[in-house]
Amino acid sequence: MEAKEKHWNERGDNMEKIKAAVSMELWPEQLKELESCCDVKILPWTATDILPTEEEIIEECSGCEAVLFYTDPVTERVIRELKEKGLKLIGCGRATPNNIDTKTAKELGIPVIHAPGRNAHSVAEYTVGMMLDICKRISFTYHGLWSGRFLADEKDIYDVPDKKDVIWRFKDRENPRSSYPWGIDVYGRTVGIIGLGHIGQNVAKICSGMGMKVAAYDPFQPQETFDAVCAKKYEDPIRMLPSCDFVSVHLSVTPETKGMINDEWFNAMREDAYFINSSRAAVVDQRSLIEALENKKIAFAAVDVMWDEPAPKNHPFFTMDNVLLTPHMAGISTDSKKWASEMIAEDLLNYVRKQSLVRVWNR
Ligand SMILES: NC(=O)C1=CN([C@@H]2O[C@H](COP(=O)(O)OP(=O)(O)OC[C@H]3O[C@@H](n4cnc5c(N)ncnc54)[C@H](O)[C@@H]3O)[C@@H](O)[C@H]2O)C=CC1
Ligand SMILES: O=C(O)C(=O)[C@H](O)COP(=O)(O)O
Repeated sequence: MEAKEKHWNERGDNMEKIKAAVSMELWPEQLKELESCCDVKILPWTATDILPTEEEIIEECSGCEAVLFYTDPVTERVIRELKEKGLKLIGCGRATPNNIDTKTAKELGIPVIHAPGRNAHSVAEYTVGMMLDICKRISFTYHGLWSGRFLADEKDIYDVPDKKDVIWRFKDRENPRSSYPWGIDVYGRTVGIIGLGHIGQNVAKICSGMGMKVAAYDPFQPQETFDAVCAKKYEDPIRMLPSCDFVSVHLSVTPETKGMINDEWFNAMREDAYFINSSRAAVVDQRSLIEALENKKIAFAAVDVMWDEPAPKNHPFFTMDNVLLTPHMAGISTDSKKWASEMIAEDLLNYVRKQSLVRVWNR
């Protein structure tokens, strides 16, 4: 039998390298670190859109003690067969390892490490970006210019002596009596955060930094979490809503949160409130939100997630001028993959060094 290659660990012990197969993207720093203590095999479908079959996964990962997946369908059969061939640790470079049969892994005593909050900065920045976009009328005015709805109006050009300092103002064809689609400042306004987890906390921090007041509802977070992000804690969301200029939703989907944001919530919001959902559509009652927007119970909605994806072309949102819609992209950034690479590599190294794993999926 071929002798296993050895490496020196941090304590100076001479350890055997473990075999690890990888289909998630690892950053060069992490790959280098892992290669010092693992015999790393990059799986052929890594960084492609190809989803491997059960047979392909079993064949390629056979004999590996650890496998780091991304979106590969890791079924009961895959886990059972790979366990027979030496699998002891599964990694998934996602926050929620929906593609892994975690029940079977648990039953067989195989820990599944994952990357919670890997895209928390991305979604938080997106969320604040949407708030600023609405307030500063960025997409609205750009779209108006692009489509020809806005016209430069000579009368509104400031009368300055040398004419070099002309400020371009424009008229809205559809609303000619208003000279400019005025926006608002976020400074001094209040954001109400629903769900103060990884993403909600990041949104709170950014908003505090912009001089906003932060209110939050999350019955599962301790007072310290609210204090750490300067958020006023509310026990009852319905009492919080009237104080909010912005309501931003960051809930996970649970039987309790499904359809939780309904008529009662929209009735409690202010007519000038902006509603943002970058979490999951399932936590919002679709009819309630559409009616709230149609009946001007709220001013505006920015939405990244839809009940059916991709959004059907005939969805009412596409004809409403008080909706800003994006195609479920808040969490997509190069950096999200980098954070996942760091988190998963850290735990694989912990495994090799026989130290406690930090991020084990426990649901
Ligand atoms: N649009 C996109 O591209 C992305 C969307 N997401 C979604 O964003 C959401 C939040 O993600 P994370 O912050 O990472 O999750 P998380 O699990 O860290 O936070 C969720 C928070 O919701 C709270 N919560 C649960 N039940 C609640 C209830 N009944 N009432 C009030 N609060 C409750 C939890 O206590 C937790 O603090 C998830 O639904 C996730 O799927 C995440 C990444 C990307
Ligand atoms: O809705 C979501 O949740 C997402 O879009 C996330 O991007 C999923 O994140 P991962 O679980 O793939 O890290």
